[in-house]
Amino acid sequence: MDHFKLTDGILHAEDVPLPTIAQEVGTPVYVYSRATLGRHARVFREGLGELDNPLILFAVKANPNLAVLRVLQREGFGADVVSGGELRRALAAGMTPDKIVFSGVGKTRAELELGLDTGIAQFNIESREEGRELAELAAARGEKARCALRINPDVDAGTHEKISTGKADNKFGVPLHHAGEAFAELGALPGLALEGLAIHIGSQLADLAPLETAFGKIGTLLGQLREAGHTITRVDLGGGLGVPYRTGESFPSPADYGAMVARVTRDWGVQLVFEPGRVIAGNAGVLLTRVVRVKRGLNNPFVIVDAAMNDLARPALYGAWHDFEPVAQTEERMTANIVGPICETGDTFATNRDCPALVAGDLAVFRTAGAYGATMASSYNSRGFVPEVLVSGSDYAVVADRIDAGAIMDAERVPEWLD
Ligand SMILES: Cc1ncc(COP(=O)(O)O)c(C=O)c1O
Ligand SMILES: N[C@@H](CCCC[NH3+])C(=O)O
Repeated sequence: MDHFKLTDGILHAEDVPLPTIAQEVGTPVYVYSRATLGRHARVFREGLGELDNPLILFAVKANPNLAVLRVLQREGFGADVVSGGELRRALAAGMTPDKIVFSGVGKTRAELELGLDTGIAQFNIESREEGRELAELAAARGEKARCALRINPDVDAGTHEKISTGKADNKFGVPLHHAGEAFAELGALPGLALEGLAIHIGSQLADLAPLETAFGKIGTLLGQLREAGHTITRVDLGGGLGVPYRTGESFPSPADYGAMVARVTRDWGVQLVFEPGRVIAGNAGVLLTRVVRVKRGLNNPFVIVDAAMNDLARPALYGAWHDFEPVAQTEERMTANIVGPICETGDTFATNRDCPALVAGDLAVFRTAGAYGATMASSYNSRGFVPEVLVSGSDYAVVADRIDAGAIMDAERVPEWLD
């Protein structure tokens, strides 16, 4: 359920007509709905209603905009971060260290230090090597770093291969077969309080079965580790729940997910941690764009929009589908290739797409752009970064300014010795 709806034939974000935003802020622009974010946060929490005191952390990578993070902080969410930058953003948005978990295979020494300085709830350690380094840094301060060991369960999540993270050949976590040894070694280090397990097998999962298989493996490991004398108080089940990108697609709901988790983890006796990203933010945002021109092709016409692969990378990176819809309702239809202005054929949002007929100057949206949209933007072709807007009822605010190519150039230097 999202709050981007037609009213009198015009697409609105909550109560704000999108043409108003296009006119006042310009296009392309990301538009987020506060009501949708809040609703998704509540639906996710309610889905976990059978669990005792779950810790729910938003995966900041999905949408690190400070205003978005603040909305979720107000909903009681903490943060799953994967870099020093994300950690700083979570703190800036008011998330408290007791609700911050730091994941990622390549945390640098400086990032580990930042996590220790901040006193975060948990480091999700992804290798023995990382665990040793963290232990040394914490011990030098006379501290014990609270951490969980991320396990790679070798389960195929059945999603796009670039966003699968739980197969044996993926770089994430410690192989399940090494978990016992790793726990024995790291658990004995004075700098670590290793009391948790973590898992995350991939993103945009359409099916709960792989998650259930992976959680089952974690449950077995939990029993084995306890038998070996380890104390485990927390299990972080990661994120991964998929969302519909196409009208009519159906995905497991947070309630289905919560029921499965409650069933599988019934006897675990731990606090469960969750790191949802896409399911919270995906359908809470659109990328609003204007048609620059419609170019006749030998086959399909090309609808050239002012957004490009640098603004929304998912179609170019993963061949991902985003529904494309005009802002003003129209009955006439066309079959078109929808492309951006960038000098690559990969800058194609859709081919052979049956869509409403559009002409130069029309406004349209790419839907489901609230997660892994603005956050994955680049300045390729010196296009700068598009602004972001948060709508709340009939109000809206620009929550990230446009950063144009000139502002990016200000950060560059041509050394004198080149002349
Ligand atoms: C460790 C970790 N946690 C959480 C997430 C969030 O995943 P999603 O947006 O699919 O919920 C990701 C991304 O896949 C991740 O790598
Ligand atoms: N960037 C990916 C998701 C990556 C998930 C991160 N672990 C996407 O747009 O679908």
